[in-house]
Amino acid sequence: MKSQLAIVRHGQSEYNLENRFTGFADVDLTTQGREEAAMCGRKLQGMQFEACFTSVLKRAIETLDIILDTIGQKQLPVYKDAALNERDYGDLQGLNKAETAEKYGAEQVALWRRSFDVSPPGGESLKQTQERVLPYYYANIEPLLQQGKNVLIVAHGNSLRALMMHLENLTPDAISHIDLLTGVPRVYDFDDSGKISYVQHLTS
Ligand SMILES: O=C(O)[C@H](O)COP(=O)(O)O
Repeated sequence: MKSQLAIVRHGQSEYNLENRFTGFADVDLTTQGREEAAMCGRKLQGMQFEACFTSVLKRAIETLDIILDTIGQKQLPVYKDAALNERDYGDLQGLNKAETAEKYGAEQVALWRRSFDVSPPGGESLKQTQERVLPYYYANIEPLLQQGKNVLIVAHGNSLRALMMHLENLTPDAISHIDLLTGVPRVYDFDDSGKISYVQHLTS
């Protein structure tokens, strides 16, 4: 059965605006972040979803709520799970990214942010994030897509990059060069055999 999956990184958060590591820190969206969520809804206008998934962090939950309100589908079932949380940035959470690079070196910070299997101090590597994201996806989301149901996931930069590695068969090196913009939907079309036939990044 054909189906579509839309994935969206939450709108700009307060820590995104202040260039701070966020991770599990449960911060609010900014006004711009709420506007990005509404813009995302307008881009998804016309898609009919059967189920939505998000993390237990309010920046993602509120982004999803604004999207559903914008597309008039607030009646949909929403499943919240910590498996979709942003990667845990551990001891870096709340620290300014530029100041952290000055203190530990740009190379070390780049490794903590974009390597696959190096964990930030006290936090999760992308690999560890993937080890909770993919089992959740296989158990709860992939079956719906195989039944021909359209699904919307609103989560975080790294939990979605972990999922993208699977969906787009990306290597650790390839994913290290990919960032997800806040509030910009990426839509996957699945064909009757469950293979991805088309990917579109609705930037404009
Ligand atoms: O958790 C955060 O700091 C951001 O949402 C993602 O951060 P990163 O792009 O530095 O991994």
